Amino acid sequence: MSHAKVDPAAIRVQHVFHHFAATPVLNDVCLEVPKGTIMALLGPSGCGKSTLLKLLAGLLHPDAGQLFFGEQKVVDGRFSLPPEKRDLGMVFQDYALWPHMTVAQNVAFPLHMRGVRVSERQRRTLEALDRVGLADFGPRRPSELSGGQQQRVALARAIVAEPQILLFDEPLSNLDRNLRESLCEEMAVLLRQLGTTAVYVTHDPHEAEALAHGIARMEGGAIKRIDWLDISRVSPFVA
Ligand SMILES: Nc1ncnc2c1ncn2[C@@H]1O[C@H](COP(=O)(O)OP(=O)(O)OP(=O)(O)O)[C@@H](O)[C@H]1O
Repeated sequence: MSHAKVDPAAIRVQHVFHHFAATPVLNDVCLEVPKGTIMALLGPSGCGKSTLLKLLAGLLHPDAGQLFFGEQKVVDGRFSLPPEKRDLGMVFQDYALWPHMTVAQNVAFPLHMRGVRVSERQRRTLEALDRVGLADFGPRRPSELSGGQQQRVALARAIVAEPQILLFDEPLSNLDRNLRESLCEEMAVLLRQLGTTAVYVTHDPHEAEALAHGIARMEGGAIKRIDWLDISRVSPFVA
């Protein structure tokens, strides 16, 4: 009889609580995201989606609960793995590009932080820009780009170092509807090609359905239900 080794989930959130002042915001949140899958956090404004994402990113520390990435302990009691050691890429609603840097410098920054040498940095930066359709835009400044192009740059910066986990906080909500739909489709294709585990915050059910393998439905600081979409959409990279 064979005993196949079952990999731990890429992200495991266990009994997480958080409050701001006297207001509880996360209330006993548990969530498992299998390796290579995209999990949407879907719910109304104020339900705690961004707070949960910030806890994953290490920008907030929970009052209680544990967090693991694979077998690595990330949060437990007072222990907190610093954000830069979590091997994450993030894409925010407002792009968060550095205006004084060129597009290429923005994208190369995570590689710079990891001490990747110049020639390798240039090669990988160009590859990431190419993946988002902006291979010729390296020398420009972010202010010379449209909103959709700026968000592609943010996406290139998030994937350039090939992190284990990608976090998205309503990345399309500043774009107009047509652009939102086309970029959503492109991101779905790209994320499947990369096979990276991702958590994607949105309040738009269409976006969640277009992109995600699983939808965690949040309400009042808790995950009420997880719906798995067509399993054939799960990336072939799942172990
Ligand atoms: N820094 C903060 N200080 C105090 N309260 C906060 C803080 N950040 C968030 N909150 C509150 O915590 C609750 C959850 O906020 P959160 O940003 O996680 O919600 P959300 O589901 O992401 O909402 P949205 O879709 O509007 O971004 C809200 O009631 C919000 O007002």
